[in-house]
Amino acid sequence: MSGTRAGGHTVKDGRVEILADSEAMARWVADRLLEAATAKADGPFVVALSGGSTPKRLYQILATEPYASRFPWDRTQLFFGDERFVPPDDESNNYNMTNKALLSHVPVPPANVHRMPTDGDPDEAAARYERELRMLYGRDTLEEGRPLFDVVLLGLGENGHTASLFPGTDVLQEKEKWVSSCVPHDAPHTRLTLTYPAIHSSRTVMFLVAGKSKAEVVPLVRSGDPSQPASAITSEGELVWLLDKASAGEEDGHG
Ligand SMILES: O=C(O)[C@H](O)[C@@H](O)[C@H](O)[C@H](O)COP(=O)(O)O
Repeated sequence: MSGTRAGGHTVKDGRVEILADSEAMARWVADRLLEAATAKADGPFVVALSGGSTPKRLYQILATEPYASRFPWDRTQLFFGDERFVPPDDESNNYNMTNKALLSHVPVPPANVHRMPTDGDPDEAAARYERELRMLYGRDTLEEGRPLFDVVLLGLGENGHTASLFPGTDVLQEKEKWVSSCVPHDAPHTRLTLTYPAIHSSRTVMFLVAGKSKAEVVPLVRSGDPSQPASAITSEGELVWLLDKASAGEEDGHG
């Protein structure tokens, strides 16, 4: 697992923002993404998107005004943090969800959307996706101080997984590959996922966590509990926890 490095952040020392509910959280993130994309006028704005219910609302918001017309889609490169190894038109495919919620409504050039491949052999597909990331990065080795992603969006599962880094799987030990396959013991579908080192190579990691059902796992992960895969997430830049009041344990809420 990637360790803590100078200037970087872990789940323990990440900043925490508590929003009233998942709607407020999605709007907060939409505003931060627009600010960050606009500020980076000198190059591509590279984002790793997450699956899950909270990001879906974020994507729907980004498809509305003012975001849809103000966002610099032409220089935004959209990757995915993980994917279920099912066809792109499958209901559980993250690209499919993202396409319906966002991509089909905004003028993002198709060449800027990097769907994780889900055909052929999962290990070979992971290697193909890693090559696509290397092309954009322009190097074969990740360098500290030269982040691969501007923003990595992550969710958090009740079993402590994030992206498709699932408990008890080999991908948790991966230190070289940027993308790997993963067969969860406790969830359906083979997955492709970004690895810890790839996620670490980021200006900002944002965890989006909403709902009362997450209130128990959040403090475990934030304390660095090694049994929770999300505990080992680091960013060479900033790490931000977006919690709603329910997931922060501050009140009853949906979930
Ligand atoms: O594709 C996915 O589902 C994500 O990779 C997964 O890591 C997700 O972010 C968490 O399971 C939380 O999901 P929710 O936000 O829906 O609870």
